[in-house]
Formats: sequence, C-alpha cells, structure tokens
Amino acid sequence: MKILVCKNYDEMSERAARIFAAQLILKPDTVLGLATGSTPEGMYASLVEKYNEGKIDFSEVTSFNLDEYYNLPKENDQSYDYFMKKHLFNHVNIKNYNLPNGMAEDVEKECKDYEAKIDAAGGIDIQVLGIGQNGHIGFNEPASAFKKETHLVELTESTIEANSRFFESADEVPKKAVSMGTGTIMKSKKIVLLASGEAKADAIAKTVYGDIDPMVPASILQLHKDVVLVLDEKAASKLDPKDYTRM
Ligand SMILES: N[C@@H]1[C@@H](O)[C@H](O)[C@@H](COP(=O)(O)O)O[C@@H]1O
Repeated sequence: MKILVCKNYDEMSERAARIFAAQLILKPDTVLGLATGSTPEGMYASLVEKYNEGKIDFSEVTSFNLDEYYNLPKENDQSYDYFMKKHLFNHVNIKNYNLPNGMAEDVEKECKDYEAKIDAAGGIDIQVLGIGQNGHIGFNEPASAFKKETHLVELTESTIEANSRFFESADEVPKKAVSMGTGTIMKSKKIVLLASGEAKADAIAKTVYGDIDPMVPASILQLHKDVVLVLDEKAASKLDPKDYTRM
C-alpha cells in the first residue's frame, strides 16, 4: 500500500484529481470506477476544472459507479445517479456512464448484468473509493464473509445514521443498496482510496495495520498490488509517519 498524506481536504482532493487526470491522459479510453459520498466531491470539482481548461477529455471514458440505493428513484436528489450528474457527469463530455439500477424489478438479474457489463468493458482500470467509519467500501458492510460480486445489501444502523445527514430523518434513508462486491472492487487494476477527517482515522488505521477481516471490509485492500491511500492529516492521525509519504 502506498500512502500519501496531504495537509487538508483541498490538497487531498487535488492530489487525487491529478492521479485520475494522469490516467486519462495516458489512456483516454480508461474504464473508471467511481464513488459517491462527500469525500470525492472536491476531486470531482477539480476534474471538472481540468476538463474546462482542456487538460483532460472524457469522450472515450466508460465509468461504473460502486453502488446505488435500492428503491430510490433516480430523480430523487439523494440518489447516487443524481449525485454523479450534479458533481461530474453534467459538467464533462462523458457519454458512457453506468450505475447499478436500484429500481430494477429483478435485482438479482441486475446485479449479474452489472458485473457482466464491467467485464465486457475490459474491467475497471482505476477505482476511486471513500471509506465508511466502520471500514465499509462501496456498500460492503462489515459481515462474516467478503462478498465477491455485485449484490443487494442491507445497510447497517451506523451507515443509515451516518447517511441520515443528507435526508430529512433517518427514517427516510433507504435501508438497502445495490453494491459492487469486494471481489469486484479487488479486480480493479488500480485503486485510489480517499479519506478526510478525524472520524475516518480509526477505519484507516485498521485498513492499514489490522487483520484482513470482513468485519473491516477495506482491510482486504492490503492484498491488492496497486493501492494508493490519499489522506488528509486528520484521517492519517493514527498512522505511523514512517509508513507514509508527506505531500
Ligand atoms: N456508499 C458510500 C461510500 O461509497 C462512501 O465511501 C461512504 C463514506 O461517505 P463520506 O465520504 O460522505 O464520508 O458513504 C457511503 O456509504
């Protein structure tokens, strides 16, 4: 694991955006794996800026998002489809983007089809991840085993609670989501995990130093050969400085 520690959220976002921009310059037909949550917002803003400056182009890009709420219409301003349009897709020339369809009548089929679509695109070249306070990635919640493929997830109380800040009340937060599996994520050729703030420090320490344990889903990233953690100082506060590069 390569770990880069930046001063604050803005520098973390810029550093991550540069990694993605470099990827798009080197391989214009990159298959991107995208994430939602407040953490990557700054990175998306910086990518939009770089696009407007003519530094990067999305016309040949294909993207796949990690997850989507179950049974929440796309038009709802809390859907991940809405989030991605608001922060990225409406501002760049991307044509081919994909999210799991959380409204699918046959969810099991939707999960299989999503997995097949990723494979047909040649697999994900570079995947951005955030991390939940309980160590979840995508919506792969702590569990007794790692889930291999895209699946329907029951969200944990702590995730519902953490996401309730975006809804009127915890009652309105969807209780299920469709998420890529940990196996889907691990098949990405490169992974960039972003984390910012004190609340993520424990999850990050467990991800880096802990046992590889499905109760801390992100800990499996220790087994991936090309992972970069881009953190701000607060998220890195429980790491030994000898283990990271200061930006
Ligand atoms: N499904 C998303 C994750 O992909 C995200 O990493 C996590 C953390 O969100 P935030 O970045 O807002 O802390 O929230 C949600 O559960």
